[in-house]
Amino acid sequence: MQELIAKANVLLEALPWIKRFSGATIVIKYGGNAMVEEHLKESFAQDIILMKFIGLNPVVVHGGGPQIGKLLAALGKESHFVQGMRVTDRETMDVVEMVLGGQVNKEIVNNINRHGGKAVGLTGKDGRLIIARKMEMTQINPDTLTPEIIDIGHVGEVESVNPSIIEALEKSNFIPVIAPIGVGLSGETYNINADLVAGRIAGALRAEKLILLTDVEGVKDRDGRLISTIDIDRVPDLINNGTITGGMIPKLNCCVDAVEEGVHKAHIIDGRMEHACLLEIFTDQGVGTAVARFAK
Ligand SMILES: Nc1ncnc2c1ncn2[C@@H]1O[C@H](COP(=O)(O)OP(=O)(O)O)[C@@H](O)[C@H]1O
Ligand SMILES: CC(=O)N[C@@H](CCC(=O)OP(=O)(O)O)C(=O)O
Repeated sequence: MQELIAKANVLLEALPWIKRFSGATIVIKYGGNAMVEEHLKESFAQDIILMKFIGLNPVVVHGGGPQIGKLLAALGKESHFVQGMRVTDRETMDVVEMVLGGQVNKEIVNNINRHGGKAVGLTGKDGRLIIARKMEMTQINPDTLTPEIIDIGHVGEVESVNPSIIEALEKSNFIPVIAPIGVGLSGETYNINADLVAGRIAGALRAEKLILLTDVEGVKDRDGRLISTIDIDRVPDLINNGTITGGMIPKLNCCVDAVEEGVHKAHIIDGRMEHACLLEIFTDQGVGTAVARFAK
């Protein structure tokens, strides 16, 4: 009996959040471990479907860096990164497009559909969803100690997002699953970091939430303790004082950009935990780190 009441209480705890987020768009960046381990793939697909059935509009943007690296290695090509971006020559671009737009995208679509959802896969080329331009990258020359522009190939940054295709899919109750490939104004193909795409898509859709799944509990302080909330004004300090480093820097910057574009809250949460998305959205305490403009 007590067990049954506890189950009812779980549903009741979710009720205010279900009401609050009914009709809201939630953009989820799906990557890391959650995309590799079989049981986590299942729990992710179930979370997305549950969100859809109770009236939210989930939009999935996925990564696939490790999967790209694996195929490149099988083809005898090494992966090189500059400031977290994959150096992308013509041949690498072909592999990136095949892996992200083909293999990874279709696997996620298939997983969601197998569990009873209606997912549709897109790249930024479909409906000209993501217009991109070549990313300008500068690096300090170790000999002259001056900044110089370096060429990292077909790596893009988002110029603009045309969300009409997503809105059309949402109206027909489809769940969009987006691969981070952009198209230039003359039809060139660009490889874009998936966090950057998720942030800009969330901004363009004025999403209620942007959720970035990663391989740590959230953002940690210098003593390794989880920071549960970060005001966007604090982010530059956390970067400058070395609290946030490596792959967490672009993640937090993209949360800041999304919030500045009108996203209510961005969350960095642990993709290694089953049902992390549901726990973030439908429980009072949430999980991971929330990034927003908090009232002072
Ligand atoms: N302050 C911090 N808190 C948590 N993680 C941090 C922090 N600073 C740097 N990191 C690193 O950022 C990593 C997450 O970024 P990244 O590896 O690019 O993730 P993903 O592959 O999920 O996109 C963490 O695994 C951690 O090593
Ligand atoms: C330019 C650039 O680096 N693009 C990424 C795109 C995939 C990605 O972002 O995947 P994760 O989220 O799994 O890292 C890449 O080629 O790996």
